[in-house]
Amino acid sequence: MTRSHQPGELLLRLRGVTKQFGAVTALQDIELDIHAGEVVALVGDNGAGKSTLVKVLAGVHQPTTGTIEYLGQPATFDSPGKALEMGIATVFQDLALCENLDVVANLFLGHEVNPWALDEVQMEVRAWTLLRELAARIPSVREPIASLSGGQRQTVAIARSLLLDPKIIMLDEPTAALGVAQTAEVLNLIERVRDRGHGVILISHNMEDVRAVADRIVVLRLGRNNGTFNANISHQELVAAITGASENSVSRRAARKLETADQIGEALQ
Ligand SMILES: Nc1ncnc2c1ncn2[C@@H]1O[C@H](COP(=O)(O)OP(=O)(O)OP(=O)(O)O)[C@@H](O)[C@H]1O
Repeated sequence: MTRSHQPGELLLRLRGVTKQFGAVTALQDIELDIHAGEVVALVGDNGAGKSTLVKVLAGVHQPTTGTIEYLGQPATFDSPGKALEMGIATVFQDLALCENLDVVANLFLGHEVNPWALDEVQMEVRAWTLLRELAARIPSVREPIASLSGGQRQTVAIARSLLLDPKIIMLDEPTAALGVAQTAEVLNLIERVRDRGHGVILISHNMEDVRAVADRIVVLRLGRNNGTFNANISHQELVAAITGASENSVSRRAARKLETADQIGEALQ
């Protein structure tokens, strides 16, 4: 698969995007830019509007007002099929994999190489090639999903969305249910996806993961933009942007931890 966009090329631009559900304003005046070859993390507390924003981009919800520009043109994603067709893929948290089918079958589910004459060999070769390119640790493409680990399942779901060669891939909490080693594997995979030139939108509650892989961190709070940061932001500053306060119990606890770590460091010197 070839890289179709230069790193840094603007893929998506949102301006003044608002989404109302009756009296509830889930998103207000949102600005968001996504470039080729970057990971943008979308963070915020529960109810901040992350899922709503992802659903707007995935064609599930239509914005109430505001503009979306995609590849330099005004765009509307009026259905999930349309968003996918235009090159915006979403890996939702449930992954939507079929437990009893093997990796190849899951990769091609819904987009078989040739729906009239399924070419198993061709699909298997393509599956291996893609997984090898992603350096994915899948024991065999003939393994049923049920026997794979959480990290491997996430890998299969991400690989599946890459088969359509999207410009942008949105990952909803890809490490939520994973252990340390599996999380590291998925974060490596995210970096490889970025290095292939895709724009990656990462929704995560895990600040360590976010700071480890994101090129930019976009904070939403109560449905609005509350700052865009680079990965050098401290944990404390990020918590402050998310909670909307520089002084709160979370940031105080983080500060105490840092102080204790400093004291231990000094004592050891
Ligand atoms: N279909 C809907 N109808 C009415 N209100 C909705 C709907 N979807 C979301 N909301 C409201 O919009 C606001 C933003 O919700 P959203 O799910 O986007 O937040 P979130 O940041 O994804 O939170 P979480 O981390 O808990 O998933 C919330 O107040 C929520 O109740």
